[in-house]
Amino acid sequence: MSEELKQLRNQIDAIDNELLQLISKRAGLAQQIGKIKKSGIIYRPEREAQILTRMQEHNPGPIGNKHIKQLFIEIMSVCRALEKPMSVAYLGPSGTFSEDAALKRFGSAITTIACDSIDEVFRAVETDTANYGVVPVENSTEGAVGRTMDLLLQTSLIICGEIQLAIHQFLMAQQTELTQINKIYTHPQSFAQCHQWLRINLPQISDIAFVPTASNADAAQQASIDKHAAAIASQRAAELFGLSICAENIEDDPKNTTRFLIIGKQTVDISGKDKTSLIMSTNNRSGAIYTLLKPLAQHGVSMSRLESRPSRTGLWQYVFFVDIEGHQQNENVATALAELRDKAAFLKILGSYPAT
Ligand SMILES: O=C(O)C(=O)C[C@]1(C(=O)O)C=C[C@@H](O)C=C1
Repeated sequence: MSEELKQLRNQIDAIDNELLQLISKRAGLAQQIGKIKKSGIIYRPEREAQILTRMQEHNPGPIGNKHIKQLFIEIMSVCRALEKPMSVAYLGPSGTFSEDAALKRFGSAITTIACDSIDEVFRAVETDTANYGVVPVENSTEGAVGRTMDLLLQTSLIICGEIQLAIHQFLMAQQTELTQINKIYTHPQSFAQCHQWLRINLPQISDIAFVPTASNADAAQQASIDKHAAAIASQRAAELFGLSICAENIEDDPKNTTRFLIIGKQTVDISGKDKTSLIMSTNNRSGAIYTLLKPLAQHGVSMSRLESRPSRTGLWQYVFFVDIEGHQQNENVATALAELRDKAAFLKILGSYPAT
């Protein structure tokens, strides 16, 4: 070993020793905080968002902000777990993008609970089987997830956060020779997202059988027991089912993103960069939707999303899902919401939470 390498490694060893002391000290402080939290609610999304923003703003480099964020999410995840273990329900099975989203936000020191349906995720949180739930709400190419929106209308749960996950699709199999593939297991939505790539890169496409599956993870699981088959799924699913990656990022739209919501029972304090989600409806008079949007405009509240959905209580009756910038505790948002409450036939505030 060269003298230079030895010296550099000695410096890394010294820094690791310091880091270990500092991380342990941080964990001890979190434990103390855990003891004084009388409510028993450990997870504080607004505080975590503030820490992550600060770390990225003060990041001296050379590590990129994406990785600094990941490192601190993991540190907070273990600190949180020391205060109190936490469970998160998601749309399973293991290896789905929903699980990726849960781990991306909460880090790895959580217990994940795989559910068979979005309904079951809501139920798990409502019945305290899980502390929080992660559900998909919209995809940049496929649009809104109707079932999540319908359940938000009925539930007493609160939105505590949002997670944006870039959806990267991988082609995986037991072997990496593309010409050997005669069957591809895939969720129909993933198939639609990779259609162009498959047509260009698989000359034998007309001889390939495409087998629809219930989830991406299911596709990977099936391919793991079928020698000449491949699957379209996430990188994590390939790792989980021991498959080799034949091609990466095969989605036709590289910006393809899914937005997930975190649902729970707690209200979230102001983080400084927040969003509030509402559901409202109006009677069917002309200009009625304008009446609803006017208080927002008058008080300088920006709207980031407006989506309509049948109310299921009457034919051609709609409810509107609205996301606005700001927290319910911000003065202009509070005033606009008070006025809205007077004007709307129905208004439900789903929660204020840190915007990502
Ligand atoms: O500040 C707190 O309330 C903590 O419990 C500490 C901590 C952290 O590790 O920084 C951990 C969990 C919370 O979600 C927020 C932050």
